[in-house]
Amino acid sequence: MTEEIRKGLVGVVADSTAISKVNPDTNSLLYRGYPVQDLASKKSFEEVAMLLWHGELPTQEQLDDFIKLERANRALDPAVKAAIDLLPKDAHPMDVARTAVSVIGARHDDAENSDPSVELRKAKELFAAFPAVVAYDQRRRRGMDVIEPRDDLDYAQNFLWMTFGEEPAEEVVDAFRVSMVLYAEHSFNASTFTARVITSTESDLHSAVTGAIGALKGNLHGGANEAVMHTFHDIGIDENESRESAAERAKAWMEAALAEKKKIMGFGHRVYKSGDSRVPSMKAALDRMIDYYGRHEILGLYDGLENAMTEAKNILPNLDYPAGPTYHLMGFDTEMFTPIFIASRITGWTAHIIEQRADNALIRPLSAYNGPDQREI
Ligand SMILES: CC(=O)SCCNC(=O)CCNC(=O)[C@H](O)C(C)(C)COP(=O)(O)OP(=O)(O)OC[C@H]1O[C@@H](n2cnc3c(N)ncnc32)[C@H](O)[C@@H]1OP(=O)(O)O
Ligand SMILES: O=C([O-])CC(=O)C(=O)O
Repeated sequence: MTEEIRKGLVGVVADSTAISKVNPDTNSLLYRGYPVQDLASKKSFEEVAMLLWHGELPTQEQLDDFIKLERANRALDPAVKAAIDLLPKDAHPMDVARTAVSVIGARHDDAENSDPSVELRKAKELFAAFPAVVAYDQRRRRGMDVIEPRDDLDYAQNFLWMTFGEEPAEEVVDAFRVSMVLYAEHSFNASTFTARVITSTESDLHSAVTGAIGALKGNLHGGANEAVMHTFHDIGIDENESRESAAERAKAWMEAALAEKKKIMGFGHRVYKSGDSRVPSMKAALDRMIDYYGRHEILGLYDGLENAMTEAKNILPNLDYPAGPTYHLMGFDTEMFTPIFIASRITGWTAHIIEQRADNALIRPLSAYNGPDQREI
């Protein structure tokens, strides 16, 4: 029998899902039927999280209940803080995040209970608890202490408050909220598939999320938002430079990188070949941040790279491309960008964990053996 190998599972339909639909023909993305750009312009991240978990947008009463639960679970558990403090200050924030979720799971009263209502509660509690991990990690890297959450602030406001210790401007909160909505869910991407594989063995929710974090860390997936910023730094950021001059330098950088056959982070996508559905909304948010901070040289770098890539290869930006410089302008350390992605994707991952468990089959593909024939010792 000849076995067909689909390297990288390209084009393989592994299962069905009711959570999101990625349509590369129309460059569109639906969460439970709603276009993502409409959700990004009209809904809070809390509402989108509820939509992903429950399949419908919440009623006001359901939203109020969730907001109450979320605000009650925001503080950094001292045991989680102690575990983080055991790690070197310069440990990669994705390793810190992965460790923190593992500790949160091991300390959960209902860690081994996978009843759907318990899973949902665990998902919501983790959603609520995770921003404090990111905020504290950025602060400890800078030699600063924890800032306690404030329950008069919504999720996005409080995330920024706990990180920077200042009440964020409305424009910044809105751009951050948009990024959270856009990053929340994307069908069977590598990290979500990892979460589903782990769940398929009847393992627990926190193990599945911990594994998903490992998959997200790589440059070909979530790690690209950090890598995009390394590119910008490699080209050089000069606040006093004109947009035109920055664009010229970026173009030259791209031409040289492509001549060396480098992979350029933030461009290309396994599913979208003619544009990522989320880029227009995220680019608009980046443009607002560029205007807000008066940093038009960033736009020069952005356009210079994008134009040179389109001209040379017609490979288009993915969501990580506009998200990276947006987080930079907000003041996040470059290494914190992918943990921010986790905070958002916890929603999609946990929705998939619950969906996988509801109709489970162990995920176990075959391999074609190409080692030596049987031989004697
Ligand atoms: C939120 C997210 O996770 S979005 C993805 C984030 N990842 C990145 O931005 C990393 C950079 N991009 C890439 O590495 C790829 O585009 C991927 C991994 C995202 C998708 O890869 P695949 O679907 O496997 O496409 P594949 O790697 O086969 O690329 C097809 C061709 O385009 C080229 N290509 C694709 N992306 C890029 C890129 N970013 N830079 C340069 N060339 C590229 C490949 O080299 C390949 O060329 P070839 O046919 O001459 O060998
Ligand atoms: O779908 C993918 O392969 C990667 C991606 O864009 C995401 O996870 O948001």
